[in-house]
Amino acid sequence: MDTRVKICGLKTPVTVAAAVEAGAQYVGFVFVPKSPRYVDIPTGRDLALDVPVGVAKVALVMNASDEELDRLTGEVPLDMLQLHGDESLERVSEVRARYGLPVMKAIGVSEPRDLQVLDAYGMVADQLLVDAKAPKENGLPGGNGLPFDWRLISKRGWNAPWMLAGGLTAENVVQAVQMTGTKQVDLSSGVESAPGVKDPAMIRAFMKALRAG
Ligand SMILES: O=C(O)c1ccccc1N[C@@H]1O[C@H](COP(=O)(O)O)[C@@H](O)[C@H]1O
Repeated sequence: MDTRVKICGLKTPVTVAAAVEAGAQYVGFVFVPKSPRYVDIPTGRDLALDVPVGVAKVALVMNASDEELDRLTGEVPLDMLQLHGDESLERVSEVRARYGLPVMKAIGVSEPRDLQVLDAYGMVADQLLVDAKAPKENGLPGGNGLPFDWRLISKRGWNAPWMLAGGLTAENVVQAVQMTGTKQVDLSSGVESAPGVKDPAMIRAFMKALRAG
């Protein structure tokens, strides 16, 4: 399968290199302090500087202010901003215009009416990230290793390119791609040995499973 892959929540040079060498097209850095995958701006900058041309460097943020984004985009060389909070349609447009970077908006899906939300954001974002909706008691809207019912989005498309996320692993990714028709996948927990700890062998196994599918 020639599906494009984003490995998110990378924190070390070794795991960034593992993702790049295994063939990921996007690498993601999480600038959300309460995440087990959090990297601060100096660390994110060092990691991003080592990413070869041709691999997109994505910064994941949640409800970030202009002040926070000014500092992030001023210090870290980035190719895309991933908005994973409660950002409104207007905020997505504002961020695109202010920073001149493509914006990917994450939307959680658990029921058919969530697809209308994706329809709306597909009109303003450069990409959509179609993720599982986190359980209410959970502190973070993503990175929970939870898949959603892929039948909900079977044969759906939006005005913007999109990635499938939520609980993807080497074991389920081929079925996920076949059921949803996605051309891009994004994952974090599925290549970790513990929360926030990426495993290079799991990254390679994921890519191998996808390519063999
Ligand atoms: O990874 C995180 O810690 C995170 C924190 C806050 C918002 C989103 C986060 N991760 C994103 O969620 C998807 C799905 O994760 P998983 O594969 O189910 O663990 C991940 O790809 C990130 O883009």
